[in-house]
Amino acid sequence: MTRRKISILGSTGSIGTSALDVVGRFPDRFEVVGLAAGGRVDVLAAQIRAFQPKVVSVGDEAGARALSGLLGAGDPQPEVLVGSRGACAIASLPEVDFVLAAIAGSAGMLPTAAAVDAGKVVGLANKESMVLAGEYLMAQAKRTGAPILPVDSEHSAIFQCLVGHNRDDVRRLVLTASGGPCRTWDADRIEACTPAEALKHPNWSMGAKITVDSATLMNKGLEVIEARWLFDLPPEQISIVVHPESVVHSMVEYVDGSVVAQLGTPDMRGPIAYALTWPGPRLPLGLPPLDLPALGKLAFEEPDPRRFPAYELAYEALRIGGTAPAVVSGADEAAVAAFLAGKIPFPGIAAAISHALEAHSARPVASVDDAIAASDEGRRSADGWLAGRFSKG
Ligand SMILES: NC(=O)C1=CN([C@@H]2O[C@H](COP(=O)(O)OP(=O)(O)OC[C@H]3O[C@@H](n4cnc5c(N)ncnc54)[C@H](OP(=O)(O)O)[C@@H]3O)[C@@H](O)[C@H]2O)C=CC1
Ligand SMILES: CC(=O)[C@@H](O)[C@H](O)COP(=O)(O)O
Ligand SMILES: [Mn+2]
Repeated sequence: MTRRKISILGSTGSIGTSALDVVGRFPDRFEVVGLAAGGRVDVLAAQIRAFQPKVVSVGDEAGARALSGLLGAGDPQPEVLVGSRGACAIASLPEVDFVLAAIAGSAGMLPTAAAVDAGKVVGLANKESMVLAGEYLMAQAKRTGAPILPVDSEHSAIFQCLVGHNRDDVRRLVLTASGGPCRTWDADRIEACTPAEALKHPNWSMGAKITVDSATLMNKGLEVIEARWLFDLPPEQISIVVHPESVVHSMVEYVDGSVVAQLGTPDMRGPIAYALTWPGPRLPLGLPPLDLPALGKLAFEEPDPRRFPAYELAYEALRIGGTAPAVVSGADEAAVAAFLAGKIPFPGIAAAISHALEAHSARPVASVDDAIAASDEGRRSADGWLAGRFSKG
């Protein structure tokens, strides 16, 4: 069997390390050709020793120097590239056929687009690139003929629930949301939510930005936008249900009332492996089986926009269209960073996104540069508003 040649963008993060765990279990199936990381060069050095990629990329020149200091004479010596250009090069290496896009945030936009432009099969974890430029990326993928395969757990679930069904029979997609760590809290308690509390996701172990997004429910808003483009359905046909156990990963409701769901223990190695091996066969991952009797009950609730207003801003951005979702995403990134730095309270995140969206006049997204410019505008708008509202002294 020929091995699938892969590049992993964001190899040192939560998704990247889970992907390498999958790949490491099936060395006869996968060859790691390229790895792109940011600043965690010690983790990258260990990955280089374990997987021997031909090319790697790090965030900056200082990281490249640090990496070279970590790799001894007996270690593999890959070519080392730097910065966004380096990550884009890793995304488009000629011999690579599958690229896992798992850089966090808008930093993933250019490398993800580079993979699509180069006609690679893209496993998409970096939801922000779909939020910034979903319509553009899907059209570009159609042109280059390589699919964008969802890795985000809800979208992977929907992708799996659509297999064998007629697209015209879909009535709506139902995205499940854990509700995050503040799900049961009243408004006063939410107001006082600290970064440490927001970072305690009830079911998933993930990077900081997405974990805070889960706590505000902005993650679900971003996922609605992601689903809108991945599955080409309008926002009216995409809904959210809170499901605290994160066992039902999402559902598709068909016109006859039948609902097809995908279930599993919350472990990203499942969706990652599904994309890596698509169109199959599936890999025997050896993960703990889902034990429904042990769980006993599964719960479902309506989301509450009064306590968690962020996700409705994503719907509003979709209705506005053009650059509005990119502005929302940029504002969210800035506000989450400010919250994690202790500069603003938890509700300031949704308030800043709301301000940025209101202040923005949407334009069409005709290129990746348009999308990045809008995301940067959202970031500046949120930062400016937050500084005026919350800076001390
Ligand atoms: N974690 C999860 O379970 C899920 C994640 N996702 C999505 O996947 C993406 C990754 O999330 P997650 O793995 O949790 O995030 P992490 O914060 O754990 O990892 C982020 C990765 O991106 C790299 N990175 C960050 N900035 C840059 C940059 N400027 N240039 C190059 N590399 C960079 C980091 O490098 P370094 O660490 O070396 O600095 C790291 O490898 C996000 O878009 C998230 O929304 C979607 C569904 C589930
Ligand atoms: C694992 C994954 O896909 C995350 O996006 C997860 O869904 C976040 O949890 P929430 O449901 O709390 O947003
Ligand atoms: Mn998700």
